[in-house]
Amino acid sequence: MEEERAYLGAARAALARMLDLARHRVATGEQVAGDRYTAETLGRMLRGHAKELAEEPDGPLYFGRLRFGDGATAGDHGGQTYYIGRRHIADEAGEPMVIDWRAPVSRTFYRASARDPMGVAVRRRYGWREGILTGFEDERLSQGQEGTSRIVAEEIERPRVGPMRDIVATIQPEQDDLVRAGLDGSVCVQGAPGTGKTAVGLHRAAYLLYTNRRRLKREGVLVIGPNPAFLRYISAVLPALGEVDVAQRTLDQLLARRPVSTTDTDAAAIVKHDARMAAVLARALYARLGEPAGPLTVAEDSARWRVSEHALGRLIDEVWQESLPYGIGRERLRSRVVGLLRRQAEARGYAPGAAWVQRMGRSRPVRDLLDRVWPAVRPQEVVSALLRDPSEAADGILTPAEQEAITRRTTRWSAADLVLLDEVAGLINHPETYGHIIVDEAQDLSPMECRALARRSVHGSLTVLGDLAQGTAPWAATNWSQQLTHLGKPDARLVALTAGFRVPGAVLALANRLLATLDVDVPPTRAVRGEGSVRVRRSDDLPAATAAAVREALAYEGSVGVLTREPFVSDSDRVTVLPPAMAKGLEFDHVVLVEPADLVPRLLYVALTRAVSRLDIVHRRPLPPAIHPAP
Ligand SMILES: Nc1ncnc2c1ncn2[C@@H]1O[C@H](COP(=O)(O)OP(=O)(O)OP(=O)(O)O)[C@@H](O)[C@H]1O
Repeated sequence: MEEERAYLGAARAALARMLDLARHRVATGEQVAGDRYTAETLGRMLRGHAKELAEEPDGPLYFGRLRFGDGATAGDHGGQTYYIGRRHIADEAGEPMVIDWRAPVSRTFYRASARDPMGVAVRRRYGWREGILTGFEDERLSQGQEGTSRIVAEEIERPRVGPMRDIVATIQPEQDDLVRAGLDGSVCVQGAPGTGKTAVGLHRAAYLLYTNRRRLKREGVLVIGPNPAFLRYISAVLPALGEVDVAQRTLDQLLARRPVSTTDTDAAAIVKHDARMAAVLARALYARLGEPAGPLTVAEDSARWRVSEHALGRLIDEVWQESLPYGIGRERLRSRVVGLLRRQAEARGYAPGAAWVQRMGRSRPVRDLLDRVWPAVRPQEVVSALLRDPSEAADGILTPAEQEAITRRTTRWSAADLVLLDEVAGLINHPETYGHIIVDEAQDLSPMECRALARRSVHGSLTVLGDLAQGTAPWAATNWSQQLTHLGKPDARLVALTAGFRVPGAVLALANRLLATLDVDVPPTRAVRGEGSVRVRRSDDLPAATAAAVREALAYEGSVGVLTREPFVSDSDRVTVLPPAMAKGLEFDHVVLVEPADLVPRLLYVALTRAVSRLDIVHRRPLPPAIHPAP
């Protein structure tokens, strides 16, 4: 232990020195660089580096150590010792003191086992409490020794307070496989509640940024979560891993090109989110194309250039066949028309240059022609016109009742309208794309929402995270292959996670019984945590029973989530009150679930599986049969 304390002291000193150096570079770097652009870029880069280093918590600098043996399987690592931590730390000579958990050799830390030691003689795990090293555990893998780790178990059982934490110290082999999947392929993780989908997605973002830093700095990484509360909950994980440059948004935020000031009826929202709307919108947009009203004539000085109506018709057809975005098609048509004019000019002995081409393109007759046959258009014009009278674009695609459902009498936009606007914007021009998008709770995305993400990842890859059993939107996916097709990645690798790190055995037994009634094809979860407890209380006075349950819950350590549709107030900052539908993706040590009979089975499944240690069910009406506690 003495030796370990000395190493820790040296690593702390090395990190402090790295931080000083980075700060010094921030202070002086701008003066040493040549031109202003280089200076600015360098300054930004150095500030980023200093910030990353400074965000390193005072706490654990490393969580594990690998000591390789001398055998052939150790390869280049024979006889070496490596400390594995959240970030790379080097000594004054540049020799690594702590290796980043994402480096290739760190993979061995997560994957080696007694059955396949991968050259490792001893794997050591460190225990920390409040930044202080408390001890370590060794597994002599090469001697076939591999135990259930007390340190890992304690980490998993630790009470939950505040936002989500990283799991770098305890990533499991099947999770590691997903975290380290290459950037070029897309993956889809079907994971039961608490199996670590969100954790895997966030660690994967950090891993991809590490292995493809330059490319992803340029192309961007985006995390999509179901609601702002969820984004707040996960917001600290990537910065804790040293990654501060990842956009984290809800889909509504991503698509917010107009303020939302009205809501749809359920019937309207269902139609607007249906995949058929893509065809309706494309038809509505392209219905704007017109026929030429005659030949095109452009006069300049004494010359007159002319393109016949027939030739114009042929050009329009040709451009149309190229299937370009609408806005690009318009410009392509302009340049083709001018190209014809130019060839005529050349044939008559003129030598038209770039200025001539530009003048012709902007000339009145060419503009008039384009406005007639391929008019410029904004998404809101197309969607407004469609919603005023859907018949022309929707006949044969939507039923009369569906058309009636989306016909609107106001000029305000709903959340679903934003998805439609985005679809049209995507038909008109290429949207900004990302190198990698991680999308959580993906089972709840509608086909039209999936398309919005597909457009933004045409050149990139996706990590799709979700659980078909937790789908509660009216359009929730019932199978992944269809959802992945809507997301533009039908070939994504589908992997199921089934080891549950959140929900304790007693709660899981209840949840798995409910799962059997949900009519979805997903494997049940097995609990990695302890038993936990489930308590059911019936009362005619729900508010009083809820208050009593919360009072008792506060006697324990950790967070309390009250999942209820009724108003409830608590003055403790450990208590969060929210409707069950908003609890997706969140977790609380103690959950007080009020009146489960109010919830549809899938939402009930979501609500039950938020509990980390204890679940209190408070009810007045009879319990849904599937969750009667076992006799
Ligand atoms: N390998 C691990 N070691 C320790 N804790 C873990 C591990 N994997 C997951 N966890 C913890 O389990 C809890 C659930 O993880 P997470 O929220 O990622 O699950 P999820 O599959 O997204 O759940 P849900 O479907 O309910 O949203 C989190 O507290 C997470 O930190």
